[in-house]
Amino acid sequence: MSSYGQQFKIREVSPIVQELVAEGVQEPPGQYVVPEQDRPAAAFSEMPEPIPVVDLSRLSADSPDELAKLRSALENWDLFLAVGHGMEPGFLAEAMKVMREFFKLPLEEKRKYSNIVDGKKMSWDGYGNDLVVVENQVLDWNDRLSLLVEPESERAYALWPTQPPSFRDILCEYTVRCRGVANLILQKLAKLLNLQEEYLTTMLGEKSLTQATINYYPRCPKPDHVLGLKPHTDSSLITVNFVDVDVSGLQLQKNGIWYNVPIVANALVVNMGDLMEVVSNGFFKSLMHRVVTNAEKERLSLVMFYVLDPEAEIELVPELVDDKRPRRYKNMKTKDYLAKFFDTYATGKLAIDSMKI
Ligand SMILES: O=C(O)CCC(=O)C(=O)O
Ligand SMILES: [Fe+2]
Repeated sequence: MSSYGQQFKIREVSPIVQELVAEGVQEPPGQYVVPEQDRPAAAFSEMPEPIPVVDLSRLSADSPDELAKLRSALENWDLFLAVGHGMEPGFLAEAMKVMREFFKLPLEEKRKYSNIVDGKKMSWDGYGNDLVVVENQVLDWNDRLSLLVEPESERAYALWPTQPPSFRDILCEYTVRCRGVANLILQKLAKLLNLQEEYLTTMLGEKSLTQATINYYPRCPKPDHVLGLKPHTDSSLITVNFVDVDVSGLQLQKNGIWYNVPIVANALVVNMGDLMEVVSNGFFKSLMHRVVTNAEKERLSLVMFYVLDPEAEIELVPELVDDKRPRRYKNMKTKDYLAKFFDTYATGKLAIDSMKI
Protein backbone atom coordinates (compact mmCIF):
# COMPACT_ATOMS: atom_id res chain seq x y z
CA MET A 1 0.00 0.00 0.00
CA SER A 2 1.38 3.42 -0.87
CA SER A 3 1.92 5.92 1.89
CA TYR A 4 -0.70 8.10 0.23
CA GLY A 5 -3.44 5.62 0.99
CA GLN A 6 -2.84 5.41 4.74
CA GLN A 7 -5.48 3.46 6.64
CA PHE A 8 -6.29 3.74 10.31
CA LYS A 9 -7.88 1.38 12.79
CA ILE A 10 -11.25 2.40 14.15
CA ARG A 11 -13.36 1.05 17.02
CA GLU A 12 -16.73 1.38 15.38
CA VAL A 13 -18.49 3.04 12.49
CA SER A 14 -20.51 6.05 13.55
CA PRO A 15 -23.92 6.80 12.05
CA ILE A 16 -24.27 9.19 9.14
CA VAL A 17 -25.51 12.40 10.75
CA GLN A 18 -27.63 13.35 7.75
CA GLU A 19 -29.60 10.13 8.25
CA LEU A 20 -30.29 10.92 11.91
CA VAL A 21 -31.67 14.27 10.87
CA ALA A 22 -33.74 12.74 8.07
CA GLU A 23 -35.25 10.35 10.63
CA GLY A 24 -36.31 13.41 12.58
CA VAL A 25 -34.27 13.11 15.79
CA GLN A 26 -35.23 15.84 18.22
CA GLU A 27 -32.35 15.23 20.60
CA PRO A 28 -28.83 14.57 19.38
CA PRO A 29 -27.84 11.03 20.46
CA GLY A 30 -25.56 10.90 23.51
CA GLN A 31 -22.43 10.20 21.45
CA TYR A 32 -22.71 13.67 19.94
CA VAL A 33 -23.41 15.63 23.09
CA VAL A 34 -20.46 17.77 24.10
CA PRO A 35 -19.68 18.06 27.84
CA GLU A 36 -21.25 21.17 29.30
CA GLN A 37 -18.03 23.15 29.75
CA ASP A 38 -17.09 22.70 26.07
CA ARG A 39 -20.45 23.62 24.57
CA PRO A 40 -20.54 26.37 21.99
CA ALA A 41 -23.33 28.50 23.48
CA ALA A 42 -21.23 29.98 26.25
CA ALA A 43 -18.62 30.99 23.82
CA PHE A 44 -18.51 33.25 20.87
CA SER A 45 -17.59 36.90 20.99
CA GLU A 46 -17.45 39.84 18.66
CA MET A 47 -14.04 40.35 17.15
CA PRO A 48 -12.07 43.22 18.66
CA GLU A 49 -11.01 44.16 15.12
CA PRO A 50 -11.94 42.79 11.71
CA ILE A 51 -9.88 40.01 10.13
CA PRO A 52 -7.88 41.48 7.25
CA VAL A 53 -9.22 40.77 3.77
CA VAL A 54 -6.19 40.35 1.53
CA ASP A 55 -6.46 41.05 -2.19
CA LEU A 56 -4.35 38.38 -3.87
CA SER A 57 -4.16 40.27 -7.15
CA ARG A 58 -2.51 43.17 -5.34
CA LEU A 59 -0.30 40.78 -3.43
CA SER A 60 0.75 39.21 -6.69
CA ALA A 61 1.68 42.69 -7.99
CA ASP A 62 3.92 43.07 -4.91
CA SER A 63 1.88 45.70 -3.13
CA PRO A 64 3.69 46.47 0.17
CA ASP A 65 0.35 47.40 1.81
CA GLU A 66 -1.14 44.07 0.94
CA LEU A 67 1.87 42.19 2.21
CA ALA A 68 1.66 44.16 5.46
CA LYS A 69 -2.00 43.18 5.73
CA LEU A 70 -1.10 39.54 5.27
CA ARG A 71 1.57 39.81 7.95
CA SER A 72 -0.79 41.46 10.38
CA ALA A 73 -3.55 38.92 9.74
CA LEU A 74 -1.21 36.05 10.47
CA GLU A 75 0.33 37.68 13.52
CA ASN A 76 -3.07 38.35 15.03
CA TRP A 77 -5.30 35.57 13.76
CA ASP A 78 -3.29 32.76 12.09
CA LEU A 79 -5.77 33.16 9.26
CA PHE A 80 -6.85 35.64 6.58
CA LEU A 81 -9.60 36.09 4.05
CA ALA A 82 -8.50 36.12 0.41
CA VAL A 83 -10.23 37.98 -2.41
CA GLY A 84 -8.87 38.75 -5.89
CA HIS A 85 -8.02 35.05 -6.29
CA GLY A 86 -9.32 34.88 -9.84
CA MET A 87 -12.01 32.25 -9.31
CA GLU A 88 -15.25 33.71 -10.61
CA PRO A 89 -18.29 33.78 -8.27
CA GLY A 90 -20.20 31.70 -10.85
CA PHE A 91 -17.55 28.98 -10.83
CA LEU A 92 -17.45 28.84 -7.03
CA ALA A 93 -21.25 28.75 -6.81
CA GLU A 94 -21.34 25.92 -9.35
CA ALA A 95 -18.71 23.96 -7.41
CA MET A 96 -20.72 24.29 -4.21
CA LYS A 97 -23.92 23.32 -5.99
CA VAL A 98 -22.39 20.16 -7.42
CA MET A 99 -20.82 19.19 -4.07
CA ARG A 100 -24.13 19.75 -2.31
CA GLU A 101 -25.91 17.55 -4.85
CA PHE A 102 -23.66 14.67 -3.87
CA PHE A 103 -24.91 14.83 -0.30
CA LYS A 104 -28.50 14.85 -1.55
CA LEU A 105 -28.07 11.46 -3.21
CA PRO A 106 -29.65 8.40 -1.56
CA LEU A 107 -27.55 6.83 1.17
CA GLU A 108 -26.96 3.62 -0.85
CA GLU A 109 -25.42 5.67 -3.62
CA LYS A 110 -23.12 7.60 -1.29
CA ARG A 111 -22.12 4.41 0.53
CA LYS A 112 -20.46 3.20 -2.66
CA TYR A 113 -17.74 5.67 -1.80
CA SER A 114 -17.46 4.77 1.88
CA ASN A 115 -14.18 5.45 3.67
CA ILE A 116 -14.58 2.31 5.78
CA VAL A 117 -12.36 -0.62 4.83
CA ASP A 118 -13.48 -4.11 5.99
CA GLY A 119 -15.55 -2.55 8.77
CA LYS A 120 -12.44 -2.04 10.91
CA LYS A 121 -10.28 0.49 9.21
CA MET A 122 -10.76 3.88 7.70
CA SER A 123 -8.92 5.58 4.89
CA TRP A 124 -8.59 9.34 4.51
CA ASP A 125 -10.33 8.99 1.17
CA GLY A 126 -14.05 8.45 0.83
CA TYR A 127 -17.43 9.29 2.28
CA GLY A 128 -18.18 8.97 5.96
CA ASN A 129 -17.87 10.91 9.13
CA ASP A 130 -16.11 11.09 12.44
CA LEU A 131 -13.70 8.27 13.12
CA VAL A 132 -14.31 6.46 16.36
CA VAL A 133 -10.95 5.71 17.89
CA VAL A 134 -11.55 5.72 21.64
CA GLU A 135 -14.39 4.80 23.96
CA ASN A 136 -16.79 7.60 24.90
CA GLN A 137 -15.53 9.78 22.09
CA VAL A 138 -17.71 12.81 21.41
CA LEU A 139 -18.62 12.73 17.74
CA ASP A 140 -18.75 15.61 15.27
CA TRP A 141 -22.10 16.67 13.83
CA ASN A 142 -20.66 16.35 10.35
CA ASP A 143 -20.53 14.05 7.34
CA ARG A 144 -17.82 14.42 4.76
CA LEU A 145 -16.35 13.33 1.50
CA SER A 146 -12.59 13.45 1.39
CA LEU A 147 -10.48 12.80 -1.69
CA LEU A 148 -6.79 12.95 -2.43
CA VAL A 149 -6.50 15.23 -5.46
CA GLU A 150 -2.71 15.62 -5.74
CA PRO A 151 -0.44 14.02 -6.80
CA GLU A 152 -2.74 13.23 -9.65
CA SER A 153 -1.13 9.81 -10.12
CA GLU A 154 -2.28 8.79 -6.62
CA ARG A 155 -5.97 9.57 -7.02
CA ALA A 156 -8.25 6.70 -6.01
CA TYR A 157 -10.83 7.28 -8.72
CA ALA A 158 -12.95 4.39 -7.48
CA LEU A 159 -13.91 6.66 -4.58
CA TRP A 160 -14.70 9.66 -6.76
CA PRO A 161 -18.46 10.00 -7.18
CA THR A 162 -19.87 9.53 -10.66
CA GLN A 163 -22.98 11.40 -9.54
CA PRO A 164 -23.66 14.23 -10.09
CA PRO A 165 -22.03 13.76 -13.51
CA SER A 166 -20.04 16.99 -13.38
CA PHE A 167 -18.52 16.18 -9.97
CA ARG A 168 -15.16 14.97 -11.28
CA ASP A 169 -14.63 17.74 -13.76
CA ILE A 170 -15.44 20.45 -11.31
CA LEU A 171 -13.23 18.99 -8.59
CA CYS A 172 -10.37 18.68 -11.10
CA GLU A 173 -10.80 22.27 -12.20
CA TYR A 174 -11.05 23.48 -8.62
CA THR A 175 -7.87 21.56 -7.78
CA VAL A 176 -5.90 23.24 -10.55
CA ARG A 177 -7.18 26.72 -9.83
CA CYS A 178 -6.82 26.43 -6.09
CA ARG A 179 -3.25 25.15 -6.51
CA GLY A 180 -2.45 28.40 -8.33
CA VAL A 181 -3.89 30.34 -5.40
CA ALA A 182 -1.97 28.23 -2.87
CA ASN A 183 1.31 28.71 -4.73
CA LEU A 184 0.88 32.46 -4.76
CA ILE A 185 0.13 32.48 -1.04
CA LEU A 186 3.13 30.26 -0.30
CA GLN A 187 5.39 32.60 -2.25
CA LYS A 188 4.27 35.54 -0.18
CA LEU A 189 4.54 33.61 3.07
CA ALA A 190 8.13 32.77 2.13
CA LYS A 191 8.70 36.48 1.59
CA LEU A 192 7.38 37.25 5.06
CA LEU A 193 9.90 34.73 6.40
CA ASN A 194 12.72 36.46 4.46
CA LEU A 195 13.20 33.37 2.32
CA GLN A 196 13.37 33.13 -1.44
CA GLU A 197 9.87 33.33 -2.87
CA GLU A 198 10.04 29.81 -4.26
CA TYR A 199 11.19 28.22 -1.00
CA LEU A 200 7.84 26.91 0.20
CA THR A 201 6.43 26.09 -3.24
CA THR A 202 9.54 24.00 -3.86
CA MET A 203 9.06 22.29 -0.53
CA LEU A 204 5.49 21.56 -1.57
CA GLY A 205 6.79 19.59 -4.52
CA GLU A 206 5.34 17.06 -6.91
CA LYS A 207 4.99 14.32 -4.33
CA SER A 208 3.13 16.47 -1.84
CA LEU A 209 -0.34 15.44 -0.95
CA THR A 210 -3.37 17.65 -1.39
CA GLN A 211 -6.56 16.44 0.22
CA ALA A 212 -9.93 17.90 -0.74
CA THR A 213 -12.60 17.57 1.91
CA ILE A 214 -16.21 18.52 1.46
CA ASN A 215 -17.75 18.97 4.88
CA TYR A 216 -21.51 18.70 5.18
CA TYR A 217 -23.07 19.86 8.44
CA PRO A 218 -26.74 18.93 8.64
CA ARG A 219 -29.08 21.12 10.65
CA CYS A 220 -29.09 20.21 14.32
CA PRO A 221 -32.18 20.39 16.56
CA LYS A 222 -29.96 21.34 19.52
CA PRO A 223 -27.00 23.23 18.08
CA ASP A 224 -25.81 24.36 21.48
CA HIS A 225 -25.24 20.73 22.55
CA VAL A 226 -23.01 19.61 19.67
CA LEU A 227 -20.05 20.72 17.58
CA GLY A 228 -19.84 20.40 13.80
CA LEU A 229 -16.11 19.85 14.22
CA LYS A 230 -14.38 19.72 17.57
CA PRO A 231 -11.56 22.15 18.34
CA HIS A 232 -8.53 21.24 16.23
CA THR A 233 -5.63 22.48 14.19
CA ASP A 234 -5.17 21.24 10.62
CA SER A 235 -2.62 18.67 9.47
CA SER A 236 -1.52 20.91 6.61
CA LEU A 237 1.00 23.52 5.63
CA ILE A 238 -1.88 25.77 4.65
CA THR A 239 -5.60 25.16 4.33
CA VAL A 240 -7.75 26.93 1.74
CA ASN A 241 -11.43 26.82 2.59
CA PHE A 242 -14.45 27.98 0.62
CA VAL A 243 -17.54 28.22 2.82
CA ASP A 244 -21.25 28.65 2.24
CA VAL A 245 -22.05 32.31 1.68
CA ASP A 246 -25.06 32.50 3.93
CA VAL A 247 -24.40 30.13 6.84
CA SER A 248 -21.68 30.89 9.35
CA GLY A 249 -20.21 28.25 11.62
CA LEU A 250 -16.44 28.44 11.54
CA GLN A 251 -14.95 29.81 14.74
CA LEU A 252 -11.37 30.48 15.69
CA GLN A 253 -9.79 30.60 19.10
CA LYS A 254 -7.45 33.32 20.17
CA ASN A 255 -6.23 33.85 23.74
CA GLY A 256 -8.80 31.38 24.99
CA ILE A 257 -11.76 33.16 23.37
CA TRP A 258 -13.85 31.77 20.51
CA TYR A 259 -14.72 34.17 17.68
CA ASN A 260 -16.94 33.73 14.66
CA VAL A 261 -14.99 33.93 11.44
CA PRO A 262 -16.95 36.45 9.35
CA ILE A 263 -18.19 35.51 5.91
CA VAL A 264 -17.10 37.66 3.01
CA ALA A 265 -18.85 36.69 -0.21
CA ASN A 266 -16.58 34.74 -2.58
CA ALA A 267 -13.58 35.08 -0.31
CA LEU A 268 -11.43 32.09 0.54
CA VAL A 269 -10.58 31.46 4.16
CA VAL A 270 -6.90 30.61 4.43
CA ASN A 271 -5.32 29.32 7.60
CA MET A 272 -1.97 28.05 8.74
CA GLY A 273 -1.69 24.38 9.68
CA ASP A 274 0.60 22.36 11.93
CA LEU A 275 3.16 21.67 9.21
CA MET A 276 3.62 25.40 8.57
CA GLU A 277 4.11 26.03 12.27
CA VAL A 278 6.83 23.38 12.37
CA VAL A 279 8.54 24.31 9.10
CA SER A 280 8.63 28.00 10.08
CA ASN A 281 9.95 27.16 13.56
CA GLY A 282 6.87 28.75 15.09
CA PHE A 283 6.92 32.04 13.15
CA PHE A 284 3.52 31.13 11.81
CA LYS A 285 1.07 29.45 14.16
CA SER A 286 -1.37 26.71 13.37
CA LEU A 287 -4.94 28.00 13.73
CA MET A 288 -7.07 26.58 16.52
CA HIS A 289 -10.61 26.36 15.18
CA ARG A 290 -13.93 24.52 15.40
CA VAL A 291 -17.32 24.53 13.68
CA VAL A 292 -20.72 25.15 15.26
CA THR A 293 -24.02 24.10 13.73
CA ASN A 294 -27.46 25.67 13.70
CA ALA A 295 -31.08 24.57 13.77
CA GLU A 296 -32.22 26.21 10.55
CA LYS A 297 -29.73 25.54 7.82
CA GLU A 298 -27.29 22.91 6.70
CA ARG A 299 -23.82 24.13 5.88
CA LEU A 300 -21.17 23.12 3.38
CA SER A 301 -17.47 23.86 3.16
CA LEU A 302 -14.97 22.88 0.48
CA VAL A 303 -11.56 22.56 2.03
CA MET A 304 -8.15 21.98 0.42
CA PHE A 305 -5.40 20.77 2.72
CA TYR A 306 -1.90 21.28 1.32
CA VAL A 307 0.23 18.63 2.99
CA LEU A 308 3.84 17.57 2.35
CA ASP A 309 5.20 14.38 0.81
CA PRO A 310 4.16 11.60 3.23
CA GLU A 311 7.54 9.85 2.89
CA ALA A 312 9.56 12.99 3.56
CA GLU A 313 10.74 14.44 6.85
CA ILE A 314 8.95 17.60 7.90
CA GLU A 315 11.89 19.94 7.40
CA LEU A 316 12.24 22.94 9.59
CA VAL A 317 13.80 25.77 7.55
CA PRO A 318 17.44 26.03 8.77
CA GLU A 319 17.50 29.80 8.18
CA LEU A 320 14.78 30.18 10.81
CA VAL A 321 16.86 28.65 13.58
CA ASP A 322 19.56 30.56 15.41
CA ASP A 323 20.90 31.12 18.91
CA LYS A 324 18.10 33.53 19.75
CA ARG A 325 15.49 31.25 18.34
CA PRO A 326 16.52 27.65 18.83
CA ARG A 327 14.78 24.78 17.17
CA ARG A 328 11.28 24.38 18.65
CA TYR A 329 10.11 21.16 16.97
CA LYS A 330 11.45 17.63 16.65
CA ASN A 331 11.99 15.84 13.39
CA MET A 332 9.23 13.59 12.16
CA LYS A 333 8.19 11.97 8.92
CA THR A 334 5.02 13.44 7.46
CA LYS A 335 3.24 10.09 7.41
CA ASP A 336 4.07 9.43 11.08
CA TYR A 337 2.75 12.85 11.96
CA LEU A 338 -0.44 12.11 9.97
CA ALA A 339 -0.96 8.85 11.86
CA LYS A 340 -0.53 10.74 15.11
CA PHE A 341 -2.96 13.39 13.90
CA PHE A 342 -5.58 10.77 13.24
CA ASP A 343 -5.45 9.45 16.81
CA THR A 344 -5.14 12.75 18.61
CA TYR A 345 -7.92 14.46 16.67
CA ALA A 346 -10.40 11.92 17.97
CA THR A 347 -9.49 12.61 21.57
CA GLY A 348 -9.42 16.38 21.25
CA LYS A 349 -5.64 16.55 21.74
CA LEU A 350 -3.15 18.17 19.36
CA ALA A 351 -0.68 16.18 17.28
CA ILE A 352 1.70 19.11 17.08
CA ASP A 353 2.18 19.07 20.85
CA SER A 354 4.09 15.81 20.53
CA MET A 355 6.59 17.53 18.22
CA LYS A 356 7.31 20.48 20.48
CA ILE A 357 10.72 20.53 22.14
O1 LIG B 1 -16.27 23.87 7.78
C1 LIG B 1 -15.37 24.69 7.93
O2 LIG B 1 -15.50 25.88 7.63
C2 LIG B 1 -14.04 24.27 8.51
C3 LIG B 1 -13.65 22.87 8.20
C4 LIG B 1 -12.40 22.43 8.90
O3 LIG B 1 -11.91 23.06 9.80
C5 LIG B 1 -11.73 21.18 8.49
O4 LIG B 1 -12.27 20.45 7.63
O5 LIG B 1 -10.64 20.90 9.02
FE1 LIG C 1 -9.89 22.45 10.16
